[in-house]
Amino acid sequence: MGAYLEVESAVYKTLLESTRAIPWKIDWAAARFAYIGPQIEGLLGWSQASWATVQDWVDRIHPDDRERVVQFCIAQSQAGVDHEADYRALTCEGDYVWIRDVVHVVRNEEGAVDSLVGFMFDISERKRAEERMLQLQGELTELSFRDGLTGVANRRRLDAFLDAEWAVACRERKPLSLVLADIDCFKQYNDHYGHLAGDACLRRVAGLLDTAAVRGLELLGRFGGEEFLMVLPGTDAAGALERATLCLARLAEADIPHGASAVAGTLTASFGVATLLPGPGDDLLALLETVDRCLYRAKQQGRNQVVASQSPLPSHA
Ligand SMILES: Nc1nc2c(ncn2[C@@H]2O[C@H](COP(=O)(O)OP(=O)(O)OP(=O)(O)O)[C@@H](O)[C@H]2O)c(=O)[nH]1
Repeated sequence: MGAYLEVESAVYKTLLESTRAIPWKIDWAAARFAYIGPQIEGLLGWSQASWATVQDWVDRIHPDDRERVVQFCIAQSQAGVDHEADYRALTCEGDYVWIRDVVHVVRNEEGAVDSLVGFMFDISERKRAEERMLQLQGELTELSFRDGLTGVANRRRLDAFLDAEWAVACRERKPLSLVLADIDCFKQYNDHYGHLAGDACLRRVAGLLDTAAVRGLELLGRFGGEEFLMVLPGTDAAGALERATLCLARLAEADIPHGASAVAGTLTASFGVATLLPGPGDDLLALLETVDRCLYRAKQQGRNQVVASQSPLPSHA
């Protein structure tokens, strides 16, 4: 019988030590490793003999994972609950490998914790795939908020940003300003230079407005075809007017030829500006309508100018 058991345990040992999972056993009272599979050396580089105490395990957990993992494993073990934990384990070369430790709590006849037995799995490959997936998801989210042609925020992002900033303005009693820019005679630009040149022109104007006028937590987005909206949270009417006037000047400085414009020999744009310190009964739609009306007036009055609500009309001729 003794010989039989010996053979049997040799078989189990061979089996355990030939798996990719690394078996281990911890004596709970002594807080010492009773056993760890020799595969550990292949994975982390530390010799089998170097895994003596629970502290050796703790010391080889990434500092950012250590407290979470150790507290969790101790609490689960004390409660007698089987558990698993993912963490980064230190290799003898100073790198980290993602490990999943699957732990079974063994109790003695009195029901107290006697030992912990478990397997360590190398899950680096899975973690890399997860991280890549998260990164791709982030990139996808980012792309879903970007206008494909110009690279600035798209309408969806603008709408979400507007809603959020409107809520902040209402709550904190802060002004919210909008600047709506529309390229002048853009149909003629397309007709004259071709649609692809029109696309390139839109990209250039978007970049120009973005660098000229958008700061900090503000946002420039493509509102429609050749219309761009600048959302300026916390900016008052004077500040918004100044910003639109700056855009007008930068566009003039850019000196982009427009051989078919009815306004000038170079590309120009018209700007509507509106500001509101939201009070009870105000709504965002009314602010958008106001800025749209101002833009319409700028077009009506000859284009290449800024029209702000309830402010003098700075003419740019
Ligand atoms: N190339 C290009 N053109 C676009 C794009 N989106 C809209 N447009 C063009 O923008 C032009 C807008 O024309 P209109 O609305 O008549 O405006 P406009 O010619 O600029 O006239 P005003 O705004 O009154 O000065 C149309 O010819 C559209 O085809 C785009 O993504 N690329």
